Amino acid sequence: MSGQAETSIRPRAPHGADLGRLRERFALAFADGADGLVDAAEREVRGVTLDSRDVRAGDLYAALPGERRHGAEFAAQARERGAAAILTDPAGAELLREAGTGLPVLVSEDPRGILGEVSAEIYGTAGIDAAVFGVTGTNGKTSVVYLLAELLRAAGLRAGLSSTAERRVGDTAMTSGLTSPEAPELHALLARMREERAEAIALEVSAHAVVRHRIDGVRFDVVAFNNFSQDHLDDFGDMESYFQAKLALFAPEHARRGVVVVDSAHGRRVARESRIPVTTLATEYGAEADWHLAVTAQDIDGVAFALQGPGGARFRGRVPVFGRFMAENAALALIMLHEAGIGFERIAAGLEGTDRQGGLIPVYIPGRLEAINPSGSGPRFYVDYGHTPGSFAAMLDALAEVAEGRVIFMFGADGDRDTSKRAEMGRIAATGSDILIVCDYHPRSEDPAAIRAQLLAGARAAGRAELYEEGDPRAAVRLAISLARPGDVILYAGPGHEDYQEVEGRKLPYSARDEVRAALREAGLL
Ligand SMILES: CC(=O)N[C@H]1[C@@H](OP(=O)(O)OP(=O)(O)OC[C@H]2O[C@@H](n3ccc(=O)[nH]c3=O)[C@H](O)[C@@H]2O)O[C@H](CO)[C@@H](O)[C@@H]1O[C@H](C)C(=O)N[C@@H](C)C(=O)N[C@H](CCC(=O)O)C(=O)O
Ligand SMILES: Nc1ncnc2c1ncn2[C@@H]1O[C@H](COP(=O)(O)OP(=O)(O)OP(=O)(O)O)[C@@H](O)[C@H]1O
Repeated sequence: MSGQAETSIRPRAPHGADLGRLRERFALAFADGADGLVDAAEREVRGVTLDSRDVRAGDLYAALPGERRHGAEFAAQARERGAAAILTDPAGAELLREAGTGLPVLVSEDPRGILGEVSAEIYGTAGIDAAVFGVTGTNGKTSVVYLLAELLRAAGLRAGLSSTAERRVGDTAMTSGLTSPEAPELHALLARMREERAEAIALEVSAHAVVRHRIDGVRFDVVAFNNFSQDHLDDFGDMESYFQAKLALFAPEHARRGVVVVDSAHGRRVARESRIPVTTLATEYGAEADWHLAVTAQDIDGVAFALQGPGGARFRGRVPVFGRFMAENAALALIMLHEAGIGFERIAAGLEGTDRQGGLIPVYIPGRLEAINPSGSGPRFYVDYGHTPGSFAAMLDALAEVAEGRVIFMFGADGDRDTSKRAEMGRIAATGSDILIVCDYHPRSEDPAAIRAQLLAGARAAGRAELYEEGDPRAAVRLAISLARPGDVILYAGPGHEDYQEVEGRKLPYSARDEVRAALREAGLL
């Protein structure tokens, strides 16, 4: 790879497929001119990507039509980086014919639609010999994936994971670009996990991933749905389309069985309309469900719970992160494992620090309610990735139950993304906090002051919290600390694990966790 930084995890020993085989299996045609290439059908591709910047020698470059550009426009870069062939649609073939790449070009009417299966063929991942778990829902997918990985570790199983925060396989970890990788990246990851002898794999599945064919070619053993609330309306247009995208995961072409939290009407709908067998979880006492969860104790340091299910299945455990919803996330992960035949006794035996509340699940979820100064006498500062009205409500409700002092909440909103959720974010934030600081998040191409004004308008309508506006997040962090008293809790929602701030198309280095650490140090609180 001639000194270029790797942008995705690939298998060490590629599997490969020849173009003749791909042409036959996917009913592809060679574009005009490619038949003339001496070895077109025999040529082997060893990897696949849809991003010209990620091409490695011997790859098939999938040149797909995008919202802004056509991938065929980047064919020259793909070729320069060593692509062995191109897969595209008729429009792409036309662009390539004009430009002339000298590479064999395979044409499909719907290249995105077949890319998952094509990737599975190239990486040999169709029948991967590991239990594959998928998690969908609006909030908490990353948390459930990390809980799954931790519980699998306790059960003595080697696990790989893919989440919004990172992709992890064996000792290799890489920051994620998307919540759910595009199909070529996903299958490369699965192939690498196989090489690392992963026995189980936990994947976060976004609604985008389902409708954009990112998970095609993968058959999940167990999928789970946790909750549903407003997000991504910029992409899906309305809540029903967003819901349908998630519901589509519960189909035999994607998964064998499912676990569904039925606390909400949307959850009950998934349970009713699922096309695969599902088992259900309720957290409300007396609600109709196969599994029931009860929170047995909680404070700012974590939550203890008892889970009961069919056939006398029981589990008592603790999670070192506050909030009832974290108990729910843990319960969901436990039931998924149970459904895959991984018994509770086996998991419990691998947990340390068992007391009468059960075993401690020592999960670390990067940037999710992450306590930057977990002990000490000053105010406690948490950094979180929540960026939906639903996640704000869950966190602030949880804090109302466990915080001893005041709640100081700071957040900003994404530019160029679902603008319709902003007023509601402001309203919920101002309802659930004592002091609210509105700052900038990723303004992207929008005017940051205008985004703040929309958030503040929502906050003012709620009228509870004392309001502050400080665009610069670094200054806002310091403002929050200066306003806090011992016993108060500061919660900074939005950036979570991220290490950049996106402004006008540029990613500027910014880590909320590092910034908070530095500011706490300056204030003598760390
Ligand atoms: C709306 C959406 O999903 N957009 C995705 C889409 O972009 P696009 O169609 O606009 O692509 P484009 O920029 O027009 O480029 C066309 C093609 O040229 C390729 N290209 C482009 C530039 C280049 O130099 N070389 C190159 O090969 C691109 O890979 C693409 O295939 O295809 C790109 C390539 O795969 C994705 O990176 C991009 O995701 C963007 C970054 C994104 O932010 N997506 C979000 C909305 C998303 O998918 N989010 C979900 C949910 C998150 C959650 O719930 O938290 C997720 O799973 O992450
Ligand atoms: N079960 C839950 N219900 C509601 N909110 C939750 C739940 N679990 C976590 N959250 C809140 O949502 C935030 C985001 O959590 P997490 O990153 O796990 O969700 P996600 O679905 O993976 O989101 P994304 O795909 O955007 O990363 C958390 O930091 C927490 O504030």
